[in-house]
Amino acid sequence: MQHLVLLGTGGTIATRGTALGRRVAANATELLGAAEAVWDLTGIDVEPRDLTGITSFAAGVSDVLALVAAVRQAAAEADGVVITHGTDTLEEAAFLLALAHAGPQPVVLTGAQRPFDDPAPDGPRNLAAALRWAAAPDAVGTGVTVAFADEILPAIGVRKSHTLALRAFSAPGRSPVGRVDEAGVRAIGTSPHAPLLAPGTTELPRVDVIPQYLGADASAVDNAVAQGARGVVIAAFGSGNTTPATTEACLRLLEDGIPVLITSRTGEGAVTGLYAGGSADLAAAGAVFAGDLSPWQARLLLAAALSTEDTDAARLCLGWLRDVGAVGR
Ligand SMILES: NC(=O)C[C@H](N)C(=O)O
Repeated sequence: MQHLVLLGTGGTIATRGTALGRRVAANATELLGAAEAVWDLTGIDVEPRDLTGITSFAAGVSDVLALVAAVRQAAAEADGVVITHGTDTLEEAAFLLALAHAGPQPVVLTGAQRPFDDPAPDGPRNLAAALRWAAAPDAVGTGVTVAFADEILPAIGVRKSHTLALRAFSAPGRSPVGRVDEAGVRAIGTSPHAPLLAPGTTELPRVDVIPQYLGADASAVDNAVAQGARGVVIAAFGSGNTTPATTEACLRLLEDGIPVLITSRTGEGAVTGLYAGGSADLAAAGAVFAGDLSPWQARLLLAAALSTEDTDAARLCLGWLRDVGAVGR
């Protein structure tokens, strides 16, 4: 008998409609009951535990760090951990968990696009798949994954890529780690692994994401630092370019020893320093090109690196990106 801990945090999977909009109104035991009605979960002993009951757009970094601590404790007591979570920030929660989790126990996040009281909900099937994956021998050692719409996706690189469709998540450029459906549980890929976050971390330094758009000036970069950001992530154009004003502002930051990570606003593909006046200048000045990580995951990587005792956060990020195969060696 496999023993799993199910941690309920809220999200659409646990909401019911009200006159004022959807609200979280189902606990982990109710979610488990609905999942058991979809697939036979005989042989899996699930212990439901309620953590927060919030929609994930209302969560802060400290909420996710509390989830990291709860998962650490649950993983020490069980063969695997399943988390129900809102989808809006699920990719960030999954990423922070991946930065923290080092053990062999599968840690699987899931959620839903439709509420608990929908006449055709997707949550019960997603949760049933997450539980089956977490209990499967093939899942041991796969780290943190996301179970959604019959796919098991790696936490590192996963993105919410559709607003309302049932297949809400994708990991562009990466293959699924597994599939769970009527044909059974199949492991088909790997999930990179490289813990970085120190146990017991309860807060992270401020890192801001700066978007690029036609004619963006330097004010967002300058303001981020003025507000206390210890590093910035640029959601750059295309393969990593920035407006001349943003490039200059980033070069000033790098000269002052403030780390700058470059990502792309496109949603898919890796960034690199190709263009004079843009990405090539940033690369020459020491900006870290964060492979194919989304701006949101790169922000958490830099914040986690800045929270360690290592004083060279940029080098730490680059090493981590190489270890997980997001950046070439
Ligand atoms: N589908 C969802 O779960 C979206 C919801 N707003 C949340 O993130 O909590």
